Formats: sequence, structure tokens, C-alpha cells
Amino acid sequence: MATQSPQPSEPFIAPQGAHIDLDGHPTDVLMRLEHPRVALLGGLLTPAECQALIDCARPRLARSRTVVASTGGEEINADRTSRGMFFERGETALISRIEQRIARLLHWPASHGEGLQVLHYRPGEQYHPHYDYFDPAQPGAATLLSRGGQRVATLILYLNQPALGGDTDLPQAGLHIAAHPGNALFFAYPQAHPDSATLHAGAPVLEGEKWIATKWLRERVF
Ligand SMILES: O=C(O)CCC(=O)C(=O)O
Ligand SMILES: [Fe+2]
Repeated sequence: MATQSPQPSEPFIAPQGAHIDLDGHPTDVLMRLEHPRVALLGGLLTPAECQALIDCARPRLARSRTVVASTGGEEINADRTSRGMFFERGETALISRIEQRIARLLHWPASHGEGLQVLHYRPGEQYHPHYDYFDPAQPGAATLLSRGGQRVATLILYLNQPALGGDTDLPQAGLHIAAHPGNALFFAYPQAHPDSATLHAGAPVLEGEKWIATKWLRERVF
């Protein structure tokens, strides 16, 4: 991002137009919603980038863990049956390029984000409805917030298309987003509160498999 522009108060997608040029990478804005703050992008990743992320992640997959808000730790949880892995920020040239593109798209520095997480769901696997922010009322919140502050927005990058099922659902908005390779779903929660209406779920994959990469944006350097 340009050094001269002050950092905005929250990640956002340019509010006008159907097309964004991200340093030479054309991206389509397919849909925006004001509440919750949602946008759907087309072509944020190329087919080759989607495949490269899957290929790099596949040998490193392990059963996904969820954050335990009561302690600030992590656990394997029946609510989340996918397998996944985290890339380090800037781990490879591909990861850096994608992180720079996301920083451009969201007007949010790459330093203010967790490493890209790749998730893989097989038939029957899902992620039950949840919020991505950390509940400040939980005893483990201080630990989770001590590095990077609160999560403020999520970008889900779809790497393939399951044969059946596997939508991302936002039930408070009545939204069902179908996974389509190269597309990305953005949602922001400037308040870490259910009023953000950002409850969301990865619906069960019914046939085939689903691959996504998730980027969680933080308030501060993570
Ligand atoms: O699988 C999905 O579509 C949702 C994933 C998700 O909620 C997350 O990674 O935080
Ligand atoms: Fe989530």
C-alpha cells in the first residue's frame, strides 16, 4: 500500500465500480452488501494460483483446531471438521504476492494479518456457525488480543468448486455464497459483536471436496 496514505480505520473495498485493478491484477466486484459489510470478488486469484496453494498446502494438512475463548488456547472441536494448515506470512513468493494483493484490495497493511490458512473439507465436513472475532467477554480474550489486537475482517479465497454443497452461509443476512475458484468473500466486523451480523458457516460438502484459503485481518501488526 502507498506509504503516503494514512491507514483507514477498518479494511474496506473501494466503494465504487465493478472492477478493481490491483497492481495490474484485474479483479471484479460481483456484489456488495452494507449490513453486514460484505463483498464478493471475482478473479482475485488466477487458476494457477489456486492450484499452487492447494499443492503447497496438501502435504501439510492437519485436523483444524478452533480457538478456545475461555483460555486463549486451541482445541480440536466437533464444530469444525475440516483439515487445514497455516502459511507463515511472506513464506514464499506466491504467498507474498497474494498478501500484497489483499493489502491493496482492503487498504490494510499485510503486516496487520494472520498467515494465510488453507482449509480442506471432504464430504460431510463443515464449519458450524461462528463469528471470527474473539469474544471480549471471554476469559481467554486478553491472551488472544495481546498479539495483533482484535480480528476486524475476514477474506475467504475459494480455491476450487465442490461438486455439491460447501457454500459459505451468513444466516443473519440470509446469504449463501457458492464456492467458485478464484472468487473471494470479504466481510468486516468493526465491532466484535453479534450486531456485526457476521455469523457464518461453511455448509457441509455433499459431494467432491472444498478448498479455501482464509485471511484474518487484525487491528495491529500481528
Ligand atoms: O468454509 C467456509 O466457507 C467458512 C470458513 C470460515 O468460516 C473460516 O475459515 O473462518
Ligand atoms: Fe469463519
